[in-house]
Amino acid sequence: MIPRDPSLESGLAVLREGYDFIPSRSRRFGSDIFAARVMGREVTCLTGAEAAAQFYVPRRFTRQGALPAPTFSLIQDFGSVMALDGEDHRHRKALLLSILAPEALGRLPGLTEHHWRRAAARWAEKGEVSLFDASHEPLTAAITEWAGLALTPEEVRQRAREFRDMVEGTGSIGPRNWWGHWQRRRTERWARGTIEGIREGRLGVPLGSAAASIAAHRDREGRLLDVVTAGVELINILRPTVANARWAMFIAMALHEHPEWQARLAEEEWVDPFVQEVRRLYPFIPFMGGIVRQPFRWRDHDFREGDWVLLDLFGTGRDPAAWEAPEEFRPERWRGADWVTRPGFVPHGGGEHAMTHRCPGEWVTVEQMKVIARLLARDMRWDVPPQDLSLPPGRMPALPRSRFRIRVRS
Ligand code: HEM
Repeated sequence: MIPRDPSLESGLAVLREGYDFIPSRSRRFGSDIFAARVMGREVTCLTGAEAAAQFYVPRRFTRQGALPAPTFSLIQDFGSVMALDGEDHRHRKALLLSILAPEALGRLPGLTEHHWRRAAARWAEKGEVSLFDASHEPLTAAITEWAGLALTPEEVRQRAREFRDMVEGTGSIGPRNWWGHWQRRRTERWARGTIEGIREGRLGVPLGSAAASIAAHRDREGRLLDVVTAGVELINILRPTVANARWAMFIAMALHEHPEWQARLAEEEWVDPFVQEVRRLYPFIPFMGGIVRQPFRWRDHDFREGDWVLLDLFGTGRDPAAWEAPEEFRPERWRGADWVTRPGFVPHGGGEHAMTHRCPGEWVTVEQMKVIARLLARDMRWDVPPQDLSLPPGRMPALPRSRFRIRVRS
């Protein structure tokens, strides 16, 4: 028998404790698996590298019904790759991986640097900005240009706001979530219009660009994706890239909290280890849900078809069985290590990208983080005025109370 959270209903505890919900109970029960009741549903909670390996066995879980609908529709949405299973998933995922694979990124790092530098010059004029809020604009400019879309500066600002509000709405109930949905409707109209414009030849996009590939993609029966679905997949490339604003903020926070790394990042060999350690230790997606499709047994527990499971992504990065001194910020641990296959490293999901629901945008994130780490450590002069940098555990996705304000000097 696995341990059970004694509360009759833990939904509110999930919202209140957020990132700590699974890790704190797992420590208390001395177990990497326990049962709870959340929103009136039985759920099995898992944490740690061994649990993650089980969760990411290909085809074992579906994402359909695995997250509350108001969250799912802001993360990926119905009709998207995340809602697919089996061969349909593999086929759609191949499209995304062909667009987002490391060798396909091409100009994206250069565009990220270009738009970040231009934005940083504006931040210097303002004096003090929330790095979290301010980063959304250059990231939107970079990804839309890379995807083949020509947006005016006003459109970039508008899309940046919408993408930010959608991501901020994911982990909450109430006004933040409703606002995210309101914004989503505007973005969807725009994305549908974009796909139609490309298909009708009104909107010129470079051949082979992400927007062109999505507009032309055909399903396994050879049919063009319907306009709504193609629009959803376009948004699903743009919005999560803009969400890298959160990683940008955490890079700056890590430099602020571990200032010795500012100088060490002058050496290129440390840039990759540094960003991997930021991804391991700073909180982004707290957990991921799955519904069992293929029954299995683990830790003497039967996972039956239809069972709901939550895997602790955040806590798995701090699993003491998988990481030495897990709470310490030690980029050194990444020297010579392969982040793609490192057990227990699941900030973007786990397993083989093509075979599981692991994030196809992981290389986009890593490459953009490296660009931003170099700029923040080597080229920009900035400091951190006094502010409340604490991270309320129930705020998902995580955000310091002050939204991380910096003063840019040049
Ligand atoms: C901002 C940082 C990001 C984080 C923290 C993140 C995290 C994740 C996570 C945890 C998953 C789900 C894994 C699972 O279901 O088990 C996921 C899936 C996904 N991500 Fe990301 N991601 C990020 C950036 C990106 C980027 C830049 C893109 C695209 C350019 C992207 C596109 C997707 C897509 C399409 C899926 C669904 C894949 C599938 O169902 O097969 N993400 N991401």
